[in-house]
Amino acid sequence: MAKMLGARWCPSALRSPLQVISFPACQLHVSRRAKNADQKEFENAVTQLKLLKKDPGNEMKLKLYALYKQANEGPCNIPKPGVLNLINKAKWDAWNALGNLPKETARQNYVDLVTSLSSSSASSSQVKPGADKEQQGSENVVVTSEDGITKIMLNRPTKKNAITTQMYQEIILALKAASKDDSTITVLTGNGDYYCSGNDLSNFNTLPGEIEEKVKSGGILLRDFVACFIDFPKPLIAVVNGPAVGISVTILGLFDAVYASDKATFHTPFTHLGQSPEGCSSYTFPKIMGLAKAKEMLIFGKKLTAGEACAQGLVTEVFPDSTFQTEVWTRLKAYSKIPPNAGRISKQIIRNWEKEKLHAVNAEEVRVLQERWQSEEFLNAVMNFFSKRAKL
Ligand SMILES: CCCCCCCCCCC/C=C/C(=O)SCCNC(=O)CCNC(=O)[C@H](O)C(C)(C)COP(=O)(O)OP(=O)(O)OC[C@H]1O[C@@H](n2cnc3c(N)ncnc32)[C@H](O)[C@@H]1OP(=O)(O)O
Repeated sequence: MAKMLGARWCPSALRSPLQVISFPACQLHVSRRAKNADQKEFENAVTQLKLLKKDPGNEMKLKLYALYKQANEGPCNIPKPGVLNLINKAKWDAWNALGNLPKETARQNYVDLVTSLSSSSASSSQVKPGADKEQQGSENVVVTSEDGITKIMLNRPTKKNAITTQMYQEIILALKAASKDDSTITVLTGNGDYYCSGNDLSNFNTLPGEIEEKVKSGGILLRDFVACFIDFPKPLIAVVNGPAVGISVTILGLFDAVYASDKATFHTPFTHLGQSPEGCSSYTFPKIMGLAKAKEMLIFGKKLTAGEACAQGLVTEVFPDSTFQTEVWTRLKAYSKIPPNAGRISKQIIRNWEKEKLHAVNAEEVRVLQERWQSEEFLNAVMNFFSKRAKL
């Protein structure tokens, strides 16, 4: 976790670009405690924060940043950053939201918050008895492997399994490991009510550097992520347990089977986000569902039900949600009994006819997206998404 935070994370580090993954409303409940924390307690809290084992998340980081500034400098006293300066604008919003909160109250709230974070971090660091020894991956990408099936599960349900830059890297690693392990098939699924809500729209801020560097590294990350699905050597199956958005939909054209709950929907809102198709969908979707239907999804953002997606060939089979997990996993356990080499070789002979083409499509889609990420349309769409939520 320290790696994700770079240097030890502490409020003073917030004066350097804060790696913010979300732009939450910073509604604070002013502490009702009569006593106000003295300076010593406040300084101890700052020290305590540096020792946190678990990253408190960006919503909490913004709150702590705002309280730290209010406690030291009082009401927000700096000019509002420009609309494209997303990170510093989020920090300014958080501090400014505190209004005229007295310094002493801000100091007490800060101490209370750090105390609660430290106690929850201490409890969560204990090894939970009976933790599944099979699990690898990370908190947000849980990998388990048994009965000839390697399951990669997106596990960020509070954010509808939106994929962070770190999760892209973890999925790449999980696929690389699965390609070499002793499983016969690999499954990608989601935990919670969503399969995946696509790219985390605040990823643009977690990538380091100025806009040119973000665009470059984002393009490399996307290209490598999609390439993993193009090159994956074993039968790859999507178990779509709920709504799927964006990149989690477009890469489905690279899977060998897609099983969906009838609760699932399939949405690719690229143009609404000022973006363009990725995941090789500009090539696979017309092949799978015909030009007209592909354009309805990729240009006009038409959301498909599971039944429509099945009728259009994107989904292999739809199951009633009530029996979805039981039926699908019974099926997958049967599939995992096929002779592994025959399964792998059969998958590859089908994929190899188009592999070169798919890599060329991936490269061109990334090139176009890198231009889109520098457009006003994209930046405004991302700002709109988060400012709508900030008012909630
Ligand atoms: C850009 C350069 C980065 C480079 C990184 C490399 C890879 C780049 C790949 C680029 C190509 C990919 C394109 C896409 O995937 S485009 C599609 C992106 N996804 C979306 O537009 C969906 C956005 N989310 C929503 O519309 C709604 O959240 C949704 C309909 C999914 C659910 O709505 P609902 O009202 O049920 O729930 P909430 O909106 O309240 O969501 C709950 C919390 O989850 C957060 N959330 C959900 N989705 C995302 C997301 N995609 N990104 C970030 N956060 C997301 C939401 O904000 C809520 O959080 P809070 O409770 O904190 O407000």
